[in-house]
Amino acid sequence: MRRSSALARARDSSQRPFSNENDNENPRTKKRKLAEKITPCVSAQDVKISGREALSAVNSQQELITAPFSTGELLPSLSCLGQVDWEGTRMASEEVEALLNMKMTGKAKFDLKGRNDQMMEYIKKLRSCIRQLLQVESAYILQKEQQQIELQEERKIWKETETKFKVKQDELEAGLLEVNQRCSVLEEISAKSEAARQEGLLRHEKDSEALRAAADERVHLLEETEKLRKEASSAIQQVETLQDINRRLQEYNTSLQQYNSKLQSDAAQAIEENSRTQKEKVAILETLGTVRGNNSALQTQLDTVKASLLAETTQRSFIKEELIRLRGELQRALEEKEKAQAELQALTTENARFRELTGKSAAEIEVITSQAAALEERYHTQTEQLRLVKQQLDLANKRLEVAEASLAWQRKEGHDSISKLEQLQKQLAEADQKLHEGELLRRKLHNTIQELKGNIRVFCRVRPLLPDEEDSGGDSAVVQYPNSGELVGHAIELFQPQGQKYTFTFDKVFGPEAAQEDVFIEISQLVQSALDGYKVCIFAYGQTGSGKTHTMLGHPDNLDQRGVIPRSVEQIFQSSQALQAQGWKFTMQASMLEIYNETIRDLLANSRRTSLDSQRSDGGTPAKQHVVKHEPNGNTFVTDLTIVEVSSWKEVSSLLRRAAQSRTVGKTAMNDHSSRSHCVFTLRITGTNESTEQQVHGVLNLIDLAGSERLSRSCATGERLKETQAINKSLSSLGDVILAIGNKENHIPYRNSKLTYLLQPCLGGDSKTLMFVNIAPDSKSLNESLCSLRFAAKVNACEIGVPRRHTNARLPEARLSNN
Ligand SMILES: Nc1ncnc2c1ncn2[C@@H]1O[C@H](COP(=O)(O)OP(=O)(O)OP(=O)(O)O)[C@@H](O)[C@H]1O
Repeated sequence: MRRSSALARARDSSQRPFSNENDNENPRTKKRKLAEKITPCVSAQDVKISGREALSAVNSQQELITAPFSTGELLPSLSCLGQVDWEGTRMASEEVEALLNMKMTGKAKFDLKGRNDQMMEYIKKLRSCIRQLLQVESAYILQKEQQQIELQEERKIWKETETKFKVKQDELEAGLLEVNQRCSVLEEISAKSEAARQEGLLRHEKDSEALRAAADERVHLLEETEKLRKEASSAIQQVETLQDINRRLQEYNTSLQQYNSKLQSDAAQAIEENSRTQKEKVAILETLGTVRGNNSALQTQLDTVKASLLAETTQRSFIKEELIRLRGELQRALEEKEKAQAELQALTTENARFRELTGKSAAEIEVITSQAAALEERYHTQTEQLRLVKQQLDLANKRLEVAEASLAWQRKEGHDSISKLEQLQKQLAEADQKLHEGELLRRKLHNTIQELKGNIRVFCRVRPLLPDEEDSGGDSAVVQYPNSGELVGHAIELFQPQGQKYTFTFDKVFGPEAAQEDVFIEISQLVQSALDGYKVCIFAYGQTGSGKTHTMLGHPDNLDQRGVIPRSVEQIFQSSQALQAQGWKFTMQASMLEIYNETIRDLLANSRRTSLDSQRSDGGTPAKQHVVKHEPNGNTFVTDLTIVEVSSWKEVSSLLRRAAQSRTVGKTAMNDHSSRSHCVFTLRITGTNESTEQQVHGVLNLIDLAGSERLSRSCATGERLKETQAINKSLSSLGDVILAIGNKENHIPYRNSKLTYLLQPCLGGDSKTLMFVNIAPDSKSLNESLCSLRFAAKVNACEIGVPRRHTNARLPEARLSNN
């Protein structure tokens, strides 16, 4: 084993270089390299152990076996054999080569001795060489003999082996025969099985094909099934929705029928009541007119009476004063009379005393007599005056009595007319109240009919002429309102300079005199339904400067000038607080966004820049990308939008201020402070009643759209032009969507603009939607107004479906509140 492995190693190591070396090398170099390789590989011990093997090792080098026996080519073998310790003398192949090629040089031609020596030396070397070769030969012979012995042994072994082989061969042949037979059997079987296999393969292929087809079919079927399942589920959903709608419609229908019959009777009653009320009203108004006439007559009379009473009172006080004066005078006259009587008495006494004394002259007596006569005269005059004064006093007393009697009568008359007036006023208030209730009932019925019809409601609002429009001769006569009949408050007429008239009717038309409160009263019911779990959407549409922002926002801090958003939020908060008594708890979440140049921007984001330009020029971080998402449950939300929980109007007010600072506005040819974006305020309302475990989810969307305007009128350039184009594109998409809904088309192009995609649930869903169409009344805006009104008329005709209440428990049909 060791030997064969050594030889194998030698073979390996000797063969490997050839296989790797360049084939283009000449054979001599190859042989030399081989000799060099063999030399270290085959040890003397190996050769001694088995010369045959050593030779076979040498012979295995094909080159050596087949090479002719030339000196140069022998040398590798010699050097190889030279490793065997023949005599201890070895000659290098170069030396043998040099010896053979050696030339006799260096000696003179006639230096025979020198040349002889040289020759002798050469011969000596040759002899040594020949000796070596002889040694090699004898070694070969020895080896050959040895090999022959080994060969014989080998042959013997081989013979034995051959016999064994023969036996074995026979056995094997017999086995082979058997094997062949078996093989043929097997071949037959194999052929059969091959055929079967082929058949199987074919079948397998067919099966695989069928399997593949089946798999494809299965995938297809699965897809189909999935599709069908989806279709089925959507169909089921649709069916459920339809059933639900149907049921609700049936309920609606029954309730409507009931309601209708009730309404009819109510309406008949209301009509009767109304006509009665109208008659009463007319009568009352007539009475009121008469009463007012009477009243004014009475009032005049009262005034006259009051004046005469005043005159009487003045006269009475004057008479009283006169009486007092006369009484004083009478008193004085009486005193003077008494004094004169006393003087007369004294004079008479003195006269008598004189007469008695007879010492007084007749002249003195004459004087005294005349004095006494004068005194008597005065006394008589004063008595007469006193009588006259007494007469006057009696007269004055009588006049006073008459005046007091007439005053008492007039007072009574006044009281009577006042109580009559009060009665009439009470009747008038009652009639007004009835009229108001009738109007409320009418509005409620109208709302119900509109809800059942599923239409978008449209209110038209015409703003007053602005001061500069009045200055520039703006003519309000282009817009008029019918002032009699059914159309009062519901129609608007536009007159073209050529005299052409266009009449549009809407759910409500507000003229320039309509206050913010009047507008809100009309929509308060709708706003209220957000608290009942409805989705409510109110948006303002109109040309730039027509009053959309005024209507939707107004001036939030001015009580009278507050628009729809502040009033709605306040009403919602008030009503939600009132509902707390019934166990309801509400949470409100507010958000505000604008759509500017087809990009959604968060108006409540803290990091928001106030100007778009700064966003572009400072190279700062771009604002977040907001995307509108519609959830399968019907909810719509905008990604990454700031949502603030609010619990009071004050909080909302500060949010509105924050948003107003962030909103994109600019100056246009038509409005100094124009909104250049669509602004959407959203209030999400969640109400929970812990005792009844009811929940409502309402949404209030209040939208101030950017102004619609024609580029020619807006005179926009640059950034404004881009804005205007974006605004017009989104508004025209809104028109397309409404047209498609109106035409009941299969595909509604909601995705054509961010605005329509955001408004999708309001336009085509189950929400209550109202649109304000704002109109500027000046003659320059006539064409824009006509476009806006035509658009609004289309919207008004658009049926979007029946509004649905979003609750997670069955609520009684009654509203949460009756505001
Ligand atoms: N009903 C109204 N009563 C009094 N003033 C009004 C009324 N409506 C609008 N205005 C005034 O008209 C001007 C333009 O109104 P507003 O800014 O609301 O128009 P807009 O339609 O929102 O314009 P834009 O689309 O350009 O934003 C404002 O000065 C506003 O105060």
